[in-house]
Amino acid sequence: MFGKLREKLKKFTKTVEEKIEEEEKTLEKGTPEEKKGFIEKLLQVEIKEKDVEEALDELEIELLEADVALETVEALREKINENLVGKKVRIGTNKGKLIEDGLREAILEILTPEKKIDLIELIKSKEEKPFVIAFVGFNGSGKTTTIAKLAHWLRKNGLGVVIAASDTFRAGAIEQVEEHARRVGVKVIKHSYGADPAAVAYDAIQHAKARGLDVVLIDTAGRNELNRNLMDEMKKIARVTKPDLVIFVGDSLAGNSVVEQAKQFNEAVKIDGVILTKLDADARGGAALSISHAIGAPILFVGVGQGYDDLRPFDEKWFVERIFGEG
Ligand SMILES: Nc1nc2c(ncn2[C@@H]2O[C@H](COP(=O)(O)OP(=O)(O)OP(=O)(O)O)[C@@H](O)[C@H]2O)c(=O)[nH]1
Repeated sequence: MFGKLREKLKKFTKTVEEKIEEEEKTLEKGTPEEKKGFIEKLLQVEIKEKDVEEALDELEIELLEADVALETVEALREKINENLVGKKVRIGTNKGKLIEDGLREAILEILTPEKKIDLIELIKSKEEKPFVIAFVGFNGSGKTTTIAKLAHWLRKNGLGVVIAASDTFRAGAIEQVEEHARRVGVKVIKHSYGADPAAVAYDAIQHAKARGLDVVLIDTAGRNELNRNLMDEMKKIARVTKPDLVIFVGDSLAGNSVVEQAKQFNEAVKIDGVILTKLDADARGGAALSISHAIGAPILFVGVGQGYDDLRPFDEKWFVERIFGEG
């Protein structure tokens, strides 16, 4: 996971470390007066803008190559700069660690959303059941699998769930969601192909009300911004069902384009949270690093495999550990 990103950040650490070592050497070569001042300064050097600038330029290009979105790269650059420039480094201390800490902190800041969502608490705090979640995204992003994983997770947390088979567009979609739901022991409300997806969702909500179920998960057809009709249909589903949350499901392997997709969906229907799938196969990590910053909605979960238990509530610290850890 994130091997490429790890490599690039390590390279940055090394370059800045070398620059600081160069500064140390200049001090050691200084005149007796300079050396005296140097000892008085407790044998320390200050990290200067010029020490990090070149390495930041390089990192900027490499992050873009790792599919981190441009605005995220710029924000990261600013934060890394703030975290490192002006820092005093005592000679003999572990410079690599100090630089890495500055990087970690910058990434953590970028990843930490303004508003966090505790899904279970949010569901339980809704006075009138059910809590409605609509899932939107491109074709093949892993939406249906993710809905089944989330249904499984919600049930493990003691909540009653029903799924609305609102992808009445793609051949085989209804059978696919039924099969997943059967395996995780959740009922599906369906109509036939070509039926109004908003009507299916509406029926699922009525079903949940009648049975006292806590959550309705609405599976919608995969679409993109060029499918005008499907985008309008998605807005209709949102209008009719008034979901408590709209979750964008994106394939992390799609890199920067998944960030662009999320922006377009966010314009059409406001996205409240993100689930990124296939993180287990993602060497670049760019989408995960950028998406929350780009649309201002938190990553709620990440998919880390094909099994129903392979869904992790997202935690920024866990992500940073994955980047800086050894694999
Ligand atoms: N490795 C891995 N594979 C995943 C993950 N999530 C989903 N997949 C796989 O991605 C493929 C597509 O998933 P689907 O759930 O069918 O995609 P979808 O978005 O419902 O497709 P549409 O109905 O066309 O929108 C399947 O083979 C899933 O097993 C994940 O977290 N890790």
